[in-house]
Amino acid sequence: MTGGRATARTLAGPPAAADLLARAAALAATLPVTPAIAFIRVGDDPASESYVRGKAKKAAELGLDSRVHALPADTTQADLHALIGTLNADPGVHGVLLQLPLPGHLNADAALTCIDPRKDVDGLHPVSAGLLWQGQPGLRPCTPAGVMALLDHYRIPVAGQHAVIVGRSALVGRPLAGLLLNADATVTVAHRATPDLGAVTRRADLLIVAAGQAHLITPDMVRPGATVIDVGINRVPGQDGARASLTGDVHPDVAGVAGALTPVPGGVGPMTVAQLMMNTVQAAAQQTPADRRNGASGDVPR
Ligand SMILES: Nc1nc2c(c(=O)[nH]1)N[C@@H](CN(C=O)c1ccc(C(=O)N[C@@H](CCC(=O)O)C(=O)O)cc1)CN2
Repeated sequence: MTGGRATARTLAGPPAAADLLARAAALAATLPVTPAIAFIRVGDDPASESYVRGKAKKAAELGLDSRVHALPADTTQADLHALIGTLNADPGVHGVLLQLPLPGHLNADAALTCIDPRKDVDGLHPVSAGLLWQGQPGLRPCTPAGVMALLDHYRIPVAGQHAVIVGRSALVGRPLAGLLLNADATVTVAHRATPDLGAVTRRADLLIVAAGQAHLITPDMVRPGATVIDVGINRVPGQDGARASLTGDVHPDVAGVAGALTPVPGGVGPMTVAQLMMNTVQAAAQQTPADRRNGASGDVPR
């Protein structure tokens, strides 16, 4: 209970991620090849190091092959493009992932555009974005697709619901709008510069927050009973020597108003990694001739 009021149902990420990973493993078992992903990380950002380590560990647990290419912070744009070109040409690599953010002197959009769209397991290539917005099958960005898988796991209805997204990034907000539209939701995209943000968020049946601002969403901004998905991961420095902790974009007191709420950590984060595994297996399936797949279509989602 929070403040004596009812507490929202917790939509925990790990059980939904386990479900998605089991489906990825089942699809991988139909393939004559071991799906392989190449990670590219530039510089020494500790969070990026930790995320890539976590993704490579999950790939190994699932029996996928992975390689990490850790490039120095002063890598040039040309060197980065050359590595991507080498991985594009390697038939033993099914997925190429460029960990973000890149050091400031590098152009991430230009580098992402160099990735072969068939190997774009992060779903961030303009071709993948175009397919999503045309409602055509394709590889989808991992966090938004992971949110959809989480909603599906917990049988949260999407069709006919008013979904409000707070955040308009290419990584989360924009592709999530496309996925929700394709799933027949009515979608509003707001952001931190939206005037009277609370008036918009209070209209949501489904409120998804990816704004990158700790505790932006307070209880008064949520319609009672709404489902709230918190995509924010904000590091809060520890006080009096305590370790830093993670907190979301949604204030914890929202649990007293919402019908269902994802925790941070332990909500959407694990879905991002699980979806990447599924995307890698789907990319490998798509790169395998149909007559060599053991019954699976290898279809990527709409
Ligand atoms: N190329 C990409 N770069 C980045 C992406 C991405 O999807 N593709 N997303 C984020 C970081 N990210 C994956 O890369 C990521 C973030 C968080 C988690 C996660 O599992 N978080 C845990 C907490 C982990 C912790 O203790 O630090 C949780 O929320 O429970 C996984 C992946 C930016 N860059």
